[in-house]
Amino acid sequence: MKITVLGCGALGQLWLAALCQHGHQAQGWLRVPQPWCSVNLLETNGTIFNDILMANDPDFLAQSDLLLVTLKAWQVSDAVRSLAGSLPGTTPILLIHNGMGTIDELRDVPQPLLAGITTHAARRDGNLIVHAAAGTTHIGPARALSGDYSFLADRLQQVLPDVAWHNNISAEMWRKLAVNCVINPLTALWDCPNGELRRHPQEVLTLCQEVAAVIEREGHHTSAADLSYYVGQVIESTEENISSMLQDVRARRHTEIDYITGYLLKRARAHGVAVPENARLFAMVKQKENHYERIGTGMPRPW
Ligand SMILES: NC(=O)C1=CN([C@@H]2O[C@H](COP(=O)(O)OP(=O)(O)OC[C@H]3O[C@@H](n4cnc5c(N)ncnc54)[C@H](OP(=O)(O)O)[C@@H]3O)[C@@H](O)[C@H]2O)C=CC1
Ligand SMILES: CC(C)(CO)C(=O)C(=O)O
Repeated sequence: MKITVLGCGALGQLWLAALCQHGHQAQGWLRVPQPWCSVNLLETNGTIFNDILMANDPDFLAQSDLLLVTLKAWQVSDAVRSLAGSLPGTTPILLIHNGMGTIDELRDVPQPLLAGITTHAARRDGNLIVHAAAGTTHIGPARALSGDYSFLADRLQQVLPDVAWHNNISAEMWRKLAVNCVINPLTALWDCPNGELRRHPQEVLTLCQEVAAVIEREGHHTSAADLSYYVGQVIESTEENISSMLQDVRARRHTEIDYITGYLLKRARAHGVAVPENARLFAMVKQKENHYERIGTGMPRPW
């Protein structure tokens, strides 16, 4: 297949390396106008993939069989919109990111839109991307599609296993959103690894109760007990992780809070469900983020 990967950071390079190693033609798409992108990946088994790939080629884009989007949630809609006009109308676009809300933002994009979430873990270490843990990528239709795109899960399974197809990906996305609503803001505010949250079961349960109420109103069966059990498992299995939000806060980068807790608050408001603890965490993370973004841009502080 011919695949353009939009966003050549940690996940993007992981996919680019795997696609090349499995005989696919792949190019990267970068924010900067540059005809090449370097891929430097340390695999989980210690092997290194190191190559320079083609990037930003509009002809390749126009012939692509898939646009794989591995951007942060807040980067997705502008970037996808700017490429959609040059992509064939039948080429599927697969969005893999944390958080929700981008599908609503891209409702007028004509291509078949697929959503994905992943439990692979990759992080940047200088110029190297370290594939820290293998995982599963769940993909499915982001909205009603005219064709059947489940063959993509089979193709991608050969490239970077595991890949699972879900006719109803929304249930999986909400479960992942629940995990991110709990772990990401708490670790970002308390400046701690994920495992530290084991010591705060009541806070985890309170957040899960609120998230479960919203998920139920979205039409998916769940409960606070189920969610807090699931979140507890993720806390255990990622105990030494520094969550992506804490990494962003430490590096003074824009976080994905608007698409994680922010999306939950939006849906809670639409259903008339109160989510005070999530609202409190949202306000605190935004305050932190605004603080360093104001300093970064030299804007005056609010006081
Ligand atoms: N890494 C992981 O292990 C996991 C990540 N995720 C999620 O996947 C998503 C991607 O994460 P990750 O790969 O870590 O993020 P990164 O920040 O490493 O990668 C995003 C890349 O996109 C680039 N970029 C930004 N804007 C544009 C644009 N307009 N056009 C082209 N490229 C652009 C960035 O470049 P620059 O930095 O120069 O702006 C960066 O290289 C996030 O939602 C994350 O939460 C989910 C599970 C695991
Ligand atoms: C699952 C979790 C919380 C792992 O750290 C994650 O998705 C993140 O850090 O964004």
